Amino acid sequence: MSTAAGRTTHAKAILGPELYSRLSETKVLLVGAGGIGCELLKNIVLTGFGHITLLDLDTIDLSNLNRQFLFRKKDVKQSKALVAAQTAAPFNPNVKITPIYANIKEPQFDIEWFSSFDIVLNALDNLDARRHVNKMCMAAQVPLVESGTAGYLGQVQPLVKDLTECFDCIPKPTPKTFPVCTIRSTPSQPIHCIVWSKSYLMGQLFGEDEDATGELDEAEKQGENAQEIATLRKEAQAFSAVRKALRDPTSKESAARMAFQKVFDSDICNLLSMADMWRHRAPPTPLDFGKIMDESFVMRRAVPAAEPSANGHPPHGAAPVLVNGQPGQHDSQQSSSSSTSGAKVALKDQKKLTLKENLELFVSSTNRLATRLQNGEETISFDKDDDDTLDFVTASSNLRSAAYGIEEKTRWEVKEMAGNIIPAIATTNAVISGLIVLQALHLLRKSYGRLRNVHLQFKPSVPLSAITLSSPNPNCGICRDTYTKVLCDPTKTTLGDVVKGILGQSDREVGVYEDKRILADPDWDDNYERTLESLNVTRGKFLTIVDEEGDVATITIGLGVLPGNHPADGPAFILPDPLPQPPKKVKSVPVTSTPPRASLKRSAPDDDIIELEPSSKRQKSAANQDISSPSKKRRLEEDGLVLMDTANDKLEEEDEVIVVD
Ligand SMILES: Nc1ncnc2c1ncn2[C@@H]1O[C@H](COP(=O)(O)OP(=O)(O)OP(=O)(O)O)[C@@H](O)[C@H]1O
Ligand SMILES: [Zn+2]
Repeated sequence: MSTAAGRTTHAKAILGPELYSRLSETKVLLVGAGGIGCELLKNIVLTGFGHITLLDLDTIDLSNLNRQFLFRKKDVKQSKALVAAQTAAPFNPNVKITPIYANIKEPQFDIEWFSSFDIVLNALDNLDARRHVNKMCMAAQVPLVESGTAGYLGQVQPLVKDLTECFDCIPKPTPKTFPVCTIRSTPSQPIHCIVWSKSYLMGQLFGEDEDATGELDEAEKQGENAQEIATLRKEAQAFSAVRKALRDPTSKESAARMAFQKVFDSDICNLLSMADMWRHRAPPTPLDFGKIMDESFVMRRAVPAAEPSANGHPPHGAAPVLVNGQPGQHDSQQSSSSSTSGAKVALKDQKKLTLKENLELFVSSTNRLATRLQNGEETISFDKDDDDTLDFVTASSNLRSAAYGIEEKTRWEVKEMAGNIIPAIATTNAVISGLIVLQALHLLRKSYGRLRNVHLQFKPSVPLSAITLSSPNPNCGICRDTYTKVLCDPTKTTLGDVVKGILGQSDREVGVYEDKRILADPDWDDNYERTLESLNVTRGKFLTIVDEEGDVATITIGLGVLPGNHPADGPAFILPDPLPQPPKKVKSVPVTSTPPRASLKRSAPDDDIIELEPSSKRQKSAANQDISSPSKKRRLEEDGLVLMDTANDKLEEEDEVIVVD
């Protein structure tokens, strides 16, 4: 079909004239222009959704090109939303695409803004953003289609306030974390060293100058070894000299050595001085910069024989005494070139580095990162697609592994483990994107009975399972709230104006919160006189009014700005009319809580770690299916991937279903 009229013929025939013409008026928000987002944008443009707002915070990376087919090499470093919109617009001239290059969590995307859409489609890759969009859609009463993929697996979930479960009705499992002491002083596996390097060392050297004692306070409360914690505290404080050197152009070359000296020599010596710690475990070996460089360094600890790696590389051999990471007596022929000989490791990333090579990589990557700081970058954190940070994490985690007698990893393996990544498949994204459109059409038709939670699963006989939707969890702290909005000038509106205004005649005793912050309770009303701005309660944020007796549902107020045409001498705030009437609460044991909502608002930072168990089912299926290509990787934790039973099936051992939730 080459003409615009011809282009619409099939869509009209399939959708029927009524829905088809309604689609051209439909305002849809698509959040994310990555793997799913590109496929989905193409689908909704071709289906004829008339007004599409496409939002993404990121720019195009070279590694996106293999599956994000709206992008070309020339587009690398351009905004994903802008380029995707430009590429897809000609697919259907009747469609208007408005690209936005921004984070969906920014305050201008407030409840008013969300309310302007008929439907929202998520094509995101992290829990935090997904939960944010879920809450905004619940607040604005806009239907949402949530989705995710992981390798061959995927899920589509339509979410409608008061009708179905929301994304937060079922708490998500916390990603696997490790005790602080394991990471900071007694690592025993490569992942411990990688987490240390990525989440701790990178932060200490190149991150914000914040004191890392909160984590240690918490560890102490959890009953971890007090003496060890005290040593770790001193260790953290001693980072300031190294941080300074890294930021000082005159000491650039020596800064890397200084960093090395501190973390691989002094800190390890300090730990060794705690004899008790090493009574039942082998002590680490402090590393010697000069000796490693002149290849005379003798390792006291043996590196255990490695399991064959996930990528099928030959295991790294064990040796009772290692000279510069090489077995037996030092042989100069064996040093830097030895790791490539014999083994079929053609790719640089898949080559195991010698101890000296790791040290050289540590120095060069530290210098590169230091130069970036000196050139004005304020902080640098780990990004698997940022070569400097990946080199740094590879080198420093391997040096730490060497000190502790742990098997080292190749750059490729470090990327996989540090990025919590599993391969993703363009075809899965395509299937899921098609299913998203089908569910979106049910929503627009209001055919609620036909909505399904659809899983794409690794089960050749039943690749798709469609599950009837569950009702909202009566104790959900997100979708069971009564939402409303207040438009105001926060510089002139007080907390009391809003809370008393919303409660109207009611004399209920309430607590008032912004996120986890308590702002007032029945015995403490000092803040009622303060302006919202002085309390940092501004556009895009929510105030929650919690009934002290727990009898009535929580009222959650989305804060917006006064309309453009609001008279200058008009009131400072506009209350909703009618005022919200929260229903009586069903009393039962809470699954999730109303504020303070620590249980619901899992901080879920992007760098929480889930360990990819080499023996896990996922890996087995990935290896068997030869999907180990590094080209498309996804963050397991960020995807909110959960190994769990599907809602209606009993999962059989061999099903290997990962439900993306
Ligand atoms: N808070 C957010 N606001 C806007 N867009 C977001 C937000 N969080 C994530 N995204 C976008 O969601 C998209 C998810 O796409 P996808 O899962 O394919 O990730 P990717 O970053 O393109 O690929 P990969 O992570 O595999 O390198 C990304 O383009 C990302 O920028
Ligand atoms: Zn819910």
